[in-house]
Amino acid sequence: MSTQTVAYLGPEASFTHLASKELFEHETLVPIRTIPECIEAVVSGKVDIAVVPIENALEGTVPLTIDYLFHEADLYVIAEIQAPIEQHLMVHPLHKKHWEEITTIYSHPHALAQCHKYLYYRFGQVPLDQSTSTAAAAKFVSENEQLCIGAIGNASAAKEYGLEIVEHNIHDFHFNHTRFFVVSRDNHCIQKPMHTGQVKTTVMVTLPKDDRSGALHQVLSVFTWRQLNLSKIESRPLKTGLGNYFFIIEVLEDEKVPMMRGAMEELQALGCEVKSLGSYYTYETKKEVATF
Ligand SMILES: O=C(O)C(=O)C[C@]1(C(=O)O)C=C[C@@H](O)C=C1
Repeated sequence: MSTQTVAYLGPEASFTHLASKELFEHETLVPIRTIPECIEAVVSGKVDIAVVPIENALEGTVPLTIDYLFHEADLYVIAEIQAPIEQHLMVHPLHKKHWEEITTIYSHPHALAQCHKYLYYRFGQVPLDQSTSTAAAAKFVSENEQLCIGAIGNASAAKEYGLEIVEHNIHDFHFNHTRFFVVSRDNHCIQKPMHTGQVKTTVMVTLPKDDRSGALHQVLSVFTWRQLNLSKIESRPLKTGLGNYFFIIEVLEDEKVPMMRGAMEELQALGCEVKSLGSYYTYETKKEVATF
């Protein structure tokens, strides 16, 4: 039986890689440099599936992922992975003794933001430089041993790239989790025994063009009277001018049940544009096994 190819935001030992490994133990995992390239790889058929970060408990939605799924790609979400996130500061072993003199700190923008307070109070004068992922930052530090620089990432990245963790758990709030979407060209949700039992549907809704008052209230009441529980609603720019948005709505129900089908039809009857990303199960990964 041929295994599926799964693209993930790489390189090896990114948080996305750790999440992908848990759900796709026997598949072929392919590291890709950026989120849009991961999504494009699925669209073009280069790979079967991609795993991309969608939301962090401290920083919120990953705009690049949600915007790309709305504006650029016609893909379905076939699973969601939730993973605990622990951020550590790491340096090349050559600089372990004088790590407090680091001249630049590299990481993914979300990771830098998750450690904002730590960085502000501890390294207020040190420039921060954005990388495509935390693992890319760790790799960069390992390839530039002549520079006294640091990276923020997970313990697996420190191990993978031969770095030393000099400060553990530097994220500002204890409850740090990230959700990852597994996206595919086909709308069939992954059903593995270890899912949490929670099914969700993500829909993207654009309000009617006539700018009527109470339009959002009407949209919400479509779900309310059917007792369909929402776990998230968020607006993102339509990119057609100020004040124009689409809404991402997550419903704790399968799109195939009659109440959900009715809700979708009613939204369209109200004049909304509706794009469903499909229904999927949630999978939870264990805490990363610390290697320090
Ligand atoms: O940089 C990584 O390691 C990623 O997998 C990306 C990402 C993100 O985009 O939020 C994933 C989890 C963490 O929240 C920090 C970064």
